Amino acid sequence: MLPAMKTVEAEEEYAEDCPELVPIETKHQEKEENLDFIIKIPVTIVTGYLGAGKTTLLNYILTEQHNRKIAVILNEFGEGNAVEKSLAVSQGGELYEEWLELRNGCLCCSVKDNGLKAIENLMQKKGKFDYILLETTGLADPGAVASMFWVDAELGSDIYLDGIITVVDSKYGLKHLTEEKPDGLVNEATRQVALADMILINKTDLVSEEELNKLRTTIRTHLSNILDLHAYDTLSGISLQKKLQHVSTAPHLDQSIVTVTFDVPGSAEEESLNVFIQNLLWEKNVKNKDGRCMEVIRLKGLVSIKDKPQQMIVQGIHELYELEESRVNWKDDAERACQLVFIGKNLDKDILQQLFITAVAETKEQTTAPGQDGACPPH
Ligand SMILES: Nc1nc2c(ncn2[C@@H]2O[C@H](COP(=O)(O)OP(=O)(O)OP(=O)(O)O)[C@@H](O)[C@H]2O)c(=O)[nH]1
Ligand SMILES: [Zn+2]
Repeated sequence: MLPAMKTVEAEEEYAEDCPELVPIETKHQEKEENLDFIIKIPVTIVTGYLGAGKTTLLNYILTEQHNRKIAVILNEFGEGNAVEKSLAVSQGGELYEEWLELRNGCLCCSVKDNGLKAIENLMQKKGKFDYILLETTGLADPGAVASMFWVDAELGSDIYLDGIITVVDSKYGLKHLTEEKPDGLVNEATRQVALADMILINKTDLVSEEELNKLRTTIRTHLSNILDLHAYDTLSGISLQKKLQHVSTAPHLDQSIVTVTFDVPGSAEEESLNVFIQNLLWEKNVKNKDGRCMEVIRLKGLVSIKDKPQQMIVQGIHELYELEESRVNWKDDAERACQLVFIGKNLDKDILQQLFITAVAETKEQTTAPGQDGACPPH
């Protein structure tokens, strides 16, 4: 899936530099040293809407057999998000993780100034990698992220963009691709698909063949103009430049989508936690201070459930959610806590946190907490 190509340029230079009459072992060593300086390191951008399955793909790549030293760079959304970090850790393999610290919470807005620096720092700290996988946030405009590599090519950086993989969720992909944005802006999901070198349609187990075909057709027809550019796809820089001309990059994210995180000490009753989540994702009856219904697009959490030794992981995407055991046990009761991340519209941290504490941490009975009255229309 990820081509192991060195650049042609690097191969040629190497051929010239390579000494001829030396013992095999030394030659091998020198080869490695030389390559260290010459070979450019490929970067694959893994993008896709919130919850599409980017991290799952990265974990899959990392746990498959490979003889490569792969670095994974994840970009952080919102301030100091410990939950996102702990949820993204891979289970095995030679994994080096680096988080891009983002001043304004958005990779596409701040990557130009510090993205490459973060990667270069990472390489200085950990030595060279054979491959870099960069997962964008679900709301990133991959065009802006990609163009940083193309600009940098002129500056002689030792990394280059190998390609953009866009992961599309079979269940919600169509909804994301057809979502209308104000001022006729192109939505994030469409941008991500438009700039893809490879599109991975994921979660096919959740839909029928018919739904899947509909999604495929939408992707094809919707974007045929842009995808046709692949006809000239010989050097990634050129085709990318062309693609970027067609899909101008968005300077800013949709401001109506916000991230809320909180950390509540203690353990939750499993049933109460389910009720809390279901009110939010299924009943959709939780309102913010302005009386608007909260709309959760993505939910992630690391929670403690009473009487369960393992740390539990919550994963939610629109109205689908699951609660699963992680492989990590709580060390002692003192550290038990529930950390949650919500990404969506009309979210209010105080109300969500209070609701969580009321519903989960303190009482078993269902009470009507603030912000939770009357039904909200479906969204
Ligand atoms: N049914 C099903 N679920 C999947 C599949 N792939 C991933 N998931 C689930 O989808 C959820 C989200 O997956 P992630 O890999 O975290 O998605 P992501 O794109 O990295 O999410 P963000 O970084 O939050 O945007 C998890 O609960 C996964 O287990 C699949 O093929 N089928
Ligand atoms: Zn992810």
